[in-house]
Amino acid sequence: KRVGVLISGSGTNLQALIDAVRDPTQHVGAEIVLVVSNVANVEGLRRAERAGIATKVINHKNFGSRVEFDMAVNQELISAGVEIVCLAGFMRILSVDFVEKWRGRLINIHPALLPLFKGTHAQRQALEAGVRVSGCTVHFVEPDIDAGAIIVQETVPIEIYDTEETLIERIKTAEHKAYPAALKLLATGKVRLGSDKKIFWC
Ligand SMILES: Nc1nc2ccc(CNc3ccc(C(=O)NCCCC(=O)O)cc3)cc2c(=O)[nH]1
Ligand SMILES: N[C@@H]1O[C@H](COP(=O)(O)O)[C@@H](O)[C@H]1O
Repeated sequence: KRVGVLISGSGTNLQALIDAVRDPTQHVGAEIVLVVSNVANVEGLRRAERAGIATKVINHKNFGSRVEFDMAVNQELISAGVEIVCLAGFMRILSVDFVEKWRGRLINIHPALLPLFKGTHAQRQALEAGVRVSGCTVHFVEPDIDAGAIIVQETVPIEIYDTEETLIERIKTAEHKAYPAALKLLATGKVRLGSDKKIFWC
């Protein structure tokens, strides 16, 4: 399967996906053919270039509306023959139009055990809530933020000395295992999004 990855920053999840799809022993069944960032000069773009993957910067500030930006992103994905889209630290909320076009082929990784701690700064939310276990979630993307059907979750213990930074780092280690695992399940047809928006294990 041809995969497109949308980023906005450092791209450590992108790197994990690049490394996994290129490891023949992991049989992910996917190749990353395009990386799109809405922000120029981010580390994620350099990671893609180093890996010989095509990159595009589409600045959302150049568009009159959210939908117009999304349709420009959509056009690039279509032109590259992308079949599955992975959001990896992509920080723009996608319009219903885009989500509907890619429904069932659009996934995201969230740094908490959804449905807990939706939205931004999920790691900080977990620390403030005083939970002793958090983690990460790979889910199908729905118009409602962080509410899509869950594909893979991984738990991460919260240590009493944790700061937001140490927790972010520990959760990222889990993300880098969970995301490739979820992409493999989708790319190899082991999991689908049912018409009832629920997960469907084949
Ligand atoms: N429709 C849909 N689109 C998404 C886009 C990105 C992410 C990644 N997680 C995200 C979750 C929250 C945000 C957010 O609230 N950002 C500040 C507002 C930025 C803006 O104005 O766009 C961004 C990404 C998830 C979703 C999702 O679940 N559904
Ligand atoms: N989607 C969230 O945004 C961050 C992206 O990090 P990176 O992949 O750009 O390093 C990660 O924490 C991920 O959970």
